[in-house]
Amino acid sequence: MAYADEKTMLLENRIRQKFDNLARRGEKGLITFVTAGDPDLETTVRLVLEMEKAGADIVELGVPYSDPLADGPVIQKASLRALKNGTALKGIFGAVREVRKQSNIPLILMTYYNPVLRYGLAAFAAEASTVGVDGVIVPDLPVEEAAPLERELTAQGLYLIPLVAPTSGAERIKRITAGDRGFVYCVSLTGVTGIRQGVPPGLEDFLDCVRRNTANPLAVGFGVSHPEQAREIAKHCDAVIVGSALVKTIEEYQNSPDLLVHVKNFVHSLKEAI
Ligand SMILES: O=P(O)(O)OC[C@@H](O)[C@@H](O)c1c[nH]c2ccccc12
Repeated sequence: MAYADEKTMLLENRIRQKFDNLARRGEKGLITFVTAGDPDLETTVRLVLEMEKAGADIVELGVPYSDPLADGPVIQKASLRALKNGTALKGIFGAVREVRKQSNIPLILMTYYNPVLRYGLAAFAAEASTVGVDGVIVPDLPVEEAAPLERELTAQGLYLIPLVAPTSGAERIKRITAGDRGFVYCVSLTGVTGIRQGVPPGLEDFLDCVRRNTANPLAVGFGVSHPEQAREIAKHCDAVIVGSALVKTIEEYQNSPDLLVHVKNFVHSLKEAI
């Protein structure tokens, strides 16, 4: 049993407050993902602030990694670009600190487990908390092995966001989403991240199943790429997560003075739609 059954709610956590506010307003949340350090960390800071202005409710920062097994080609390439300019956890913490000087937007780090282990679990949790991170997603850390990291994160007031997939099954979903988790990351399909069209078959049933097994808000990611499609999916959950489609825009305009404008327009169109 990795996750604690009984856990005090992280009432001061920005993610929790954000979902409470969205629910009160009857609004759907938009979570945007960018790879930290793509094309560079200064731009990452500006992108986060611009996305917030355009309507993003929560931002997920990807820690670039050489072997990103849950990621499709778009985010793999972004990771390579970020690694090439030396992006690592230390610098990313610095970027978060910069964002926090100007913004209270909830921030999540998406990182594979290896960089966290190398940093040290306690040091990672303490530094993340100090600079103003609110939650962490670790796609290659199974619940069964998550207790040591989760203990450190919880002690610092951070969530370890659980991932559930259509293949998870009701019993497992119930177990890994028990207690206050901030939200549950519902992976829309079996596969890797990437730009996709339409709504995956069976998504509604899957989300109904998750809903029956947890009281936490549900956010859906993997393949959410277009405003219309985001609207359809948002009908069945509390928030949508958009990564690759945004990262692709950044790739296209990385050398253009209009990068921020293009990102702003895209994020705005997504938030308007949901
Ligand atoms: O890129 P997509 O298909 O829009 O999916 C979301 C996503 O990018 C982000 O949440 C993410 C990027 N890499 C991940 C690895 C695992 C889980 C989630 C992620």
